[in-house]
Amino acid sequence: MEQLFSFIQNELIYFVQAISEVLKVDVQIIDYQYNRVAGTGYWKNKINENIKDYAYITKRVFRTGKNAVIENPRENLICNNCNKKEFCKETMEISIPIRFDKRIIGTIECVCINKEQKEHIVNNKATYIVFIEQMAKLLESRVIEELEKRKKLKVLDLLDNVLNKLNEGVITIDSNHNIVNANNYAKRILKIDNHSSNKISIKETGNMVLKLQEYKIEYNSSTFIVVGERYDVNYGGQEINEVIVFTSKQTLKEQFLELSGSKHNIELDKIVGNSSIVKELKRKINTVASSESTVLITGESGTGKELIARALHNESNRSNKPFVAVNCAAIPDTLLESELFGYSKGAFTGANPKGKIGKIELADGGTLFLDEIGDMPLYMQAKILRVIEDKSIVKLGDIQEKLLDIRIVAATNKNLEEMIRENVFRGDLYYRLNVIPINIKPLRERKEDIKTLFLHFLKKYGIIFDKKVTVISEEIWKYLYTYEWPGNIRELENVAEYSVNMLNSNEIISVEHLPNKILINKKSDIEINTNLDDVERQLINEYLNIYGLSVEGKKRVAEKLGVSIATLYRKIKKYNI
Ligand SMILES: Nc1ncnc2c1ncn2[C@@H]1O[C@H](COP(=O)(O)OP(=O)(O)OP(=O)(O)O)[C@@H](O)[C@H]1O
Repeated sequence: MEQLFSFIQNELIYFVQAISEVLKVDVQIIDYQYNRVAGTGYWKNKINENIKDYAYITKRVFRTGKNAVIENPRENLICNNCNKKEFCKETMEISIPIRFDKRIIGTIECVCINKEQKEHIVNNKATYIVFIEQMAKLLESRVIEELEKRKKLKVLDLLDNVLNKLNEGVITIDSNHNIVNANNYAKRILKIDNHSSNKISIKETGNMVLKLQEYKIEYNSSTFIVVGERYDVNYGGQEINEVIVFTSKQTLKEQFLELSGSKHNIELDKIVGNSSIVKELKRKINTVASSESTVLITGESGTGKELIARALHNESNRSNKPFVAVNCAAIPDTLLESELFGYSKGAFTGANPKGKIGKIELADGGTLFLDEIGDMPLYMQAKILRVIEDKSIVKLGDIQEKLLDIRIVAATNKNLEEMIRENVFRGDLYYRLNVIPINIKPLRERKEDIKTLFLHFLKKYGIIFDKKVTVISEEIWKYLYTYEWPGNIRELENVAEYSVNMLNSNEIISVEHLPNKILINKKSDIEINTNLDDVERQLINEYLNIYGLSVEGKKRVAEKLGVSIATLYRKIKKYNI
């Protein structure tokens, strides 16, 4: 049984004092383990003393569950065995059980130590017994109340723990827009600490992302765009007015892509593009997918090297085995070896005592994708070469060799041949990797793919951001075609995502939805002549092509050029446009 009285021990003193005031005798409360948990007068300084050895009256109450009223202590049979009997000065004692949940959890005991006290009690015996019984009931309700409170606190504590483990932010806010509570995720995202202010502003942006509302949160002079749901929880009080549950847009997007399997189940049809280059690429993947030979994929950043590596795996007969990707540039040199090779139990100080399986071993039966291989330190290049040659590994701190069945696909955006000349990449490893070379051309060399890819990404982000893209204004293509796309397909994807974000309800993607860098690029495309008039004419022409010849279009052009509409008309006339 729990120490029920310990929860309310501070209050018990008021109980015993109140009873003592009324009855004019000393009062104590004994718990079911015979500890004195409260007392007045003589017992005031003997709290927490255990009285089991001489608590004969208390024992009887616990045994029978009935009140004990002893008017003749020492002579009463109950006192026969008490070793304090000889020194006992008590003239009367009343012991009343305190119940809880059909059990007796303690007693309230009143003791008279002289004739006057006894007389006073005896004269009012019936009334006082009822009074003490009522006090015992009151104590019972207090214990129940306290236990309920504790139960609720435990549940709240549990909920708090759960909230802190969530991968979503949860913030409760009062009616004055102050944060009342924020879980760990919210604290991390919004950088809330004990010193920052509590004021927060949360406004809907009007955008929807995967059917969730987008919000602009302003907190501590920073702005955050998040996605989530807001609940009104005002039950009349001021303390908590609303709860917002949110996640970052990026996380939500990643979860969506994860769920839709768009990262993992990359098959040939997920490689978008209808240029002859892409068609040839797909043909090659098909041919070499099930070969055991090592593949080296080269191409600028964002051209789709990882996508191709995944497609190679998924089209191969290893597709139901793991595809393990290691980004050699993202792992610090000092950790790369243990990440790749793993280590045995107690291999080095600080290592996980259970040992660790390395990425190479994890890929057993499947494909090991070594991304950014050009960033692998020289000493590791030697070790990887051995893995390719021997098809086996030895864990750090181990001597046992383990044979593995892995296919290695590596990728880089670096010029490895040049690195060999500079002695920063091993020639022997290069030739081992480059058995099947796959080079992916940059987007600017296969502009035919821009349209298909852009439409593909508009559709993808249309679903994510819950926006319908039904029309695409023709004029945007020339901007997309003239841009150089240094970030390749990744950059094109970002532009598509930006455009869908910028889209309002009219469902038409047009030039104004493109990011500035694309528009500026087109502007600089205008051939600069030494004749200023020519430049001006070309610029006006260019903008009129973009915004159209309507009055509205001309207004936009004037706005863009920073001139009045009258000046624009004058110039159109002057240049005979
Ligand atoms: N042909 C394609 N069809 C559809 N999506 C593509 C295509 N090529 C690339 N992508 C997408 O472009 C993005 C970048 O591709 P990926 O990460 O494979 O490029 P990478 O060359 O490995 O880049 P990095 O060198 O920076 O690692 C990914 O989101 C990928 O899905």
